[in-house]
Amino acid sequence: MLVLDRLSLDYGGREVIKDLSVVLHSGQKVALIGASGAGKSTLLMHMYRQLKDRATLCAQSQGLVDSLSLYHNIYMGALARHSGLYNLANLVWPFKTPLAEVSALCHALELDIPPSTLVNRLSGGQRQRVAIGRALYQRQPIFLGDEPVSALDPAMADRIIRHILGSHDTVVMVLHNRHQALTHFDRILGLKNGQLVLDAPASTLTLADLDAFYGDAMKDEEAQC
Ligand SMILES: Nc1ncnc2c1ncn2[C@@H]1O[C@H](COP(=O)(O)OP(=O)(O)OP(=O)(O)O)[C@@H](O)[C@H]1O
Repeated sequence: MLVLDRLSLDYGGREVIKDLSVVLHSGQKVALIGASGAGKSTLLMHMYRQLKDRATLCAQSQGLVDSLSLYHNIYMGALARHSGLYNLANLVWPFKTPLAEVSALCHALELDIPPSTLVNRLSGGQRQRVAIGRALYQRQPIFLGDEPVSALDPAMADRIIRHILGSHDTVVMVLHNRHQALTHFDRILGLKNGQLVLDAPASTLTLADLDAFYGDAMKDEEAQC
């Protein structure tokens, strides 16, 4: 599905992904872990650029429009499926079908609040689920998520991750929560200072392995400061 061969990425000449090779296969559910600044978002954005036609991206920045409702923010995921005229009319007076679809999506994401609620009235966790809803409503086979459930309580995060995994053929998700990575994903990639230092089936790893991975990564990070 995606082959990265000795990939290097930089910002203004500063290399943040270094000589990274990885093959991602269709159908895989991949957790991408690593200390803050390791290069996870940079790598995920690169994957998105390569897979754009088939992938949806749920970025950390969310990009919600505060002056619009929950309904309209989620509906944005469908903009490319409809004509400009349809989208404009729906902005003014929501159509029945998308309203029902978005309501069902909200229910699945435990956003049981009126679809007309402005997103600037929502909590951090609710906003994250609106961003996830918009990504889901794109109905792409590949979901790329950058810490999409970081603001949710652990039990809800588990349910939402399950929903995302169940709605997509292939998932790559940046996570800091080791338990979530081990429980829900079948492959774990670990980045350290822009290099891929861990690539293993989740079934072969333990919480202690991931603790050790993060411990080493933190030590390296502190040494660089
Ligand atoms: N737009 C940018 N311009 C310059 N440097 C950047 C930019 N975005 C990220 N970086 C730098 O690139 C490195 C990797 O950043 P990146 O956001 O990919 O890390 P990350 O692993 O996703 O971190 P976090 O877990 O904190 O989100 C960091 O040192 C960061 O400061």
